[in-house]
Amino acid sequence: MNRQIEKLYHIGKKSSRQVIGLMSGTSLDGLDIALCKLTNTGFDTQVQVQEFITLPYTEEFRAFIRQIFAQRTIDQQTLTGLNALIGITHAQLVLDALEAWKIAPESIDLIASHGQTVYHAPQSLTKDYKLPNATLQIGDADHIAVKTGIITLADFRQKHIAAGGEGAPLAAYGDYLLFSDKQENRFLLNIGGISNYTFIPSQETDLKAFATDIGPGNTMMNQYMKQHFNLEMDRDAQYASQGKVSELLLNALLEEPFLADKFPKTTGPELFNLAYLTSVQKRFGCSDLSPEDTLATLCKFAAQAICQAIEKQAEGLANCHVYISGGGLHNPLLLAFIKAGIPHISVHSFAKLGIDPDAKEAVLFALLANESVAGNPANVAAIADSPAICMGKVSLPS
Ligand SMILES: Nc1ncnc2c1ncn2[C@@H]1O[C@H](COP(=O)(O)OP(=O)(O)OP(=O)(O)O)[C@@H](O)[C@H]1O
Ligand SMILES: CC(=O)N[C@H]1[C@@H]2OC[C@@H](O2)[C@@H](O)[C@@H]1O[C@H](C)C(=O)O
Repeated sequence: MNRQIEKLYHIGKKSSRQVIGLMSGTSLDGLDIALCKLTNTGFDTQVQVQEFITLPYTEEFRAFIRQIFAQRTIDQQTLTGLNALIGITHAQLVLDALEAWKIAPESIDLIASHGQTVYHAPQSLTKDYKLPNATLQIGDADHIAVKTGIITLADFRQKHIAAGGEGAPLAAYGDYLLFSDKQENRFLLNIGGISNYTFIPSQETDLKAFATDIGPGNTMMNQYMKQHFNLEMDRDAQYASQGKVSELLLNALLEEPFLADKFPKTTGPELFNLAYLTSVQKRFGCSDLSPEDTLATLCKFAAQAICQAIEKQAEGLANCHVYISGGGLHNPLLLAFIKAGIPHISVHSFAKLGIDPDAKEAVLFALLANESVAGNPANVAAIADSPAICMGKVSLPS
């Protein structure tokens, strides 16, 4: 037997595995690296996040990705080259993190690499029914496996699509296995570039768990900051806090039909971007707002879309709790808008559930890899509108 296959077989039979989860999201801020000890599988899974770090991208690397990110027309040579470059860069960042933690690569069982989403194209978003649901994450995992010497699982979203899904959100799988609760109706809200939640009903209802994207998280605010101030984000809402929300622009932005579509659904910066803002501003005659007022409105827009999506599902349910992860948790104005928008629902940091809110998505991909090598797809059969499958392709180091 190929020694790497034999190794994988033994990893699958272990009672606990050391798995590095990698997430590079739509914000393009850097690579989230979570080293997790995963014991058991399915509902018996226990996760211990042993180390976590976000290693920032260089400005040059970010600019490179932006050349193709969420763009319909791109240079194929850049796309092809970046597939390799992102793989090589992610591998180096993993090695850097391991060195900083003083951990030998040999002690790691698996890497679970999300890759970099460059285009998300479910039919519901493209409305082009000649092409099937599709999504593209790049950063070739063969580079990661060869450079680190660690067996790497990657490209998780393709199987979801092949089995009838839209390729996102995938958070439901890990959320459901790790955070189901007897009494609480839980909304596990992640505010990254795009906001999404997993709804996990209490065991007292006969509702089903599901995950859905909601709308813009930070993406429009970030893009606006880049365009107007050449900054990556409105850190601590310093600009937005000085502005005043324009109700005219806010209500116009909220008219986007995607926001009223039924759950579950998926979206991306392909829809929620500055072109959308500009077109709405032109149509409703509100192009003359100050940057601060525009940012305050974009912040309220993200919050309002989140609150509406939670309200819609929480209707008629008692004991609802929202647990927030993702970078948006660090935006005080966004958090204040969310809390004010759903005053009757308890809002907490994800830290209350024992996981660093910034590490959560990387941890969830580590869990997906754990399920793929050792779990049972039947464990997740109860999640609504999501295929019961294990995900990820395997790259062997040799
Ligand atoms: N102190 C802060 N103040 C305001 N915003 C912040 C702060 N810290 C982080 N953010 C926001 O959070 C973003 C990063 O969030 P995160 O890392 O969760 O996104 P992501 O994983 O790239 O996205 P996604 O989950 O959509 O793929 C930043 O780009 C910024 O917009
Ligand atoms: C296509 C893609 O990369 N989608 C990401 C993105 O970031 C948030 C939202 O948009 C969600 O759909 C997804 O990530 C999370 C981890 C998910 O699949 O659950």
